[in-house]
Parts: sequence; structure tokens; C-alpha cells
Amino acid sequence: MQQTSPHLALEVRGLAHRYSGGRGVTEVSIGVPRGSITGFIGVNGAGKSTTLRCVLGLLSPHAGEIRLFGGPADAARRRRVGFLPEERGLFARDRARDVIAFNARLKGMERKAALAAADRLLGRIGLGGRERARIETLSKGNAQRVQLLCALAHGPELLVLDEPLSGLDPIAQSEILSLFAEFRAGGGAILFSTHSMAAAEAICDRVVILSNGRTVFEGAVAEAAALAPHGAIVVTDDDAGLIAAADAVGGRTLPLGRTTVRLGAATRWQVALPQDVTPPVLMRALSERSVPIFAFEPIRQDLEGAFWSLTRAPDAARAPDRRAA
Ligand SMILES: Nc1ncnc2c1ncn2[C@@H]1O[C@H](COP(=O)(O)OP(=O)(O)OP(=O)(O)O)[C@@H](O)[C@H]1O
Repeated sequence: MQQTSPHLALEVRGLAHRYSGGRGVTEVSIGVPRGSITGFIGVNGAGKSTTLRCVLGLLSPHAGEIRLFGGPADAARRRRVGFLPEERGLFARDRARDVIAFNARLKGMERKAALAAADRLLGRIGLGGRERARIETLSKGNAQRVQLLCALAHGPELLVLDEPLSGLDPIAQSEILSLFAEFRAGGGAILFSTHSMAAAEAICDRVVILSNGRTVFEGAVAEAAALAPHGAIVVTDDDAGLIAAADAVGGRTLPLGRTTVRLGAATRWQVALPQDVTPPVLMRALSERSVPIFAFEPIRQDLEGAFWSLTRAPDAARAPDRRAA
């Protein structure tokens, strides 16, 4: 890494970690500015957890560099990070207050201050009065919130959270998102992995999109959304007809996979259209050629549209994308 940016709480460049089977991550780059929330998105197996484990020092990188708060990722700097692992690990018999305070003390906090922080945070999420409740008596959502508080209690400057929203109902999710917003308002930085585009779009300042172990996009949410193709998703069993109709209106086709329809199998196509060609024009070209259409859906120009386009592009698995910072 040539230059360190002092405003970055976390900077990952060219990270690689290969497991013995050959899988893992090959070229991940991430920048998380202080006072901001960065969403880390990718399909199952893209490499999110592997990356986060390297950031936390639980796995050793085989290449690349990780910097925290403008310096090397050493033990002292890692104490300033709060981590929520993918595997939730609270013991059923643990008491909410004790387990939060215990985690804060592991990061060097003094006992009295750790207990006070646990009480304050439990009150903040509506569990005041249940400080002595055992984890086994809490709902799944509340147990997960307690686990998140374990990452927060010692007053970290950076939160690294692996799927903090998974398994939570919409109300619990929005409470967690408001905790995130509060943490950011206090100058904290968050990197969180998620499969929820809606959550990423609602709260993130930036997103990092991972595909096959590589960063394929890093930047503002609005910049990502602008990369969504203009066009439509079409399901048909007449591939040649689809390609001819798309060609006739200046569109580009990308097969997204096979799917089952009422009378057998068909192909799901992404058709990217020139900006001045609307989806109804494509629809007309298809019906002029009597192409059977099982589904036709204009692509939304949002984060989800960009995500599918960036991660399904045929070259997403190979060349480092110029769109990645
Ligand atoms: N302990 C391991 N040993 C071998 N291969 C692994 C191991 N952990 C993960 N992998 C492989 O490394 C790749 C990246 O996995 P990783 O768990 O980091 O992805 P992910 O984006 O976090 O996925 P998910 O969203 O499902 O949690 C996958 O191909 C996975 O099968």
C-alpha cells in the first residue's frame, strides 16, 4: 500500500487468503472511512466472512495489506475494533449483562465501567430490567441483539459485523439499523456484511461488492445504483428469437440461467438497452417475432440491479474491474 489515508478506519488492499481446497479470496479491497457505514455484499461463498476474519486477525492473509486507523493492524489497534462473528456464540446459561461486560473486559475495560456500559446498552435496546436474564430465556432476536452489544460495549471506533441482520424480523432489523446510525453519528465506522440490499441502500454511505473472492465495486451507493443496466429481464424458450429482437433494438443480451416454466425449461435473459430505447420497444420487437415470453420485468436502476449486473457479468470472476477503486 503506497499511501495511508488518515480518515480511513479500515483499509484493505489486494487481500488474498486461500484455503487448502483452493477456495477463499483472491483480491479484496475495502476502504471504510471514519464516521461512515459501509455495506459488504456478495452472494453466498463470495468471500465476505473470509475477508472479515482476516481483518480481525483470525486468519492470516497470503497477500495484501490490512491497515487500521492509519497504521498496521496490530493487537493494540484491533482492541479498538468490535466484532460480531457469523457464528453466534453465546452460552444458553449466560446472563445478558454478564456476557456483555465480560466481552468488554476482554478488550481491556475495567469491571465497573464494563457493567455500567452493559446496563446502559441493554436499556437502550429495550432490555432494561432484564439484565440478569439468561440467554436461553430471550427471544432469538433479543439474544442476537445482546450479541451485538458484546461487540459494542467497550466503546470501539470500528465495528466489523458479519451478517448482523440475519434471522431478525423487520422491527428488530430497523432497531439495529438505528443503533448503527447512532454509532456513526458519534464518529464510529461500521463495515457490515449483508444479503439485504434494502438495508444496504437504506443506511450505507458506501458499498463494497464482492464476487468470486474479488472486489468488483467500491464506492457510494448512488454510484453503484447508477451502474445498473437500463433494460429488462426476459424469460423465454426461444433464445435465437430473443437475441434477434434484442439486436434489432440495439440491446445486449446476457443469459442468467435456466428456469422451469409451465411447459418445460426456458432461459432467463438480461437485455441491456441503449438509454433512448424503453422496455416496451423491446417488448414490441419480441412480439413482432412471435417470441414466447414467460416473464418480462424492467430492470430497476437501484443497488440490487447493479449488484446482479456486476456479479453476474461474465468477466466478474476474472479481470479486476476498473470500477473497483
Ligand atoms: N474453512 C474453510 N475451508 C475451506 N474452504 C472454505 C472455508 N471457509 C470458506 N471456504 C470457501 O471459501 C469461499 C468463501 O467463503 P466465505 O464463507 O468467506 O463466503 P461468504 O461470502 O461469507 O459466504 P456466506 O454469505 O455464505 O456466508 C467459499 O468458496 C467457501 O466455500
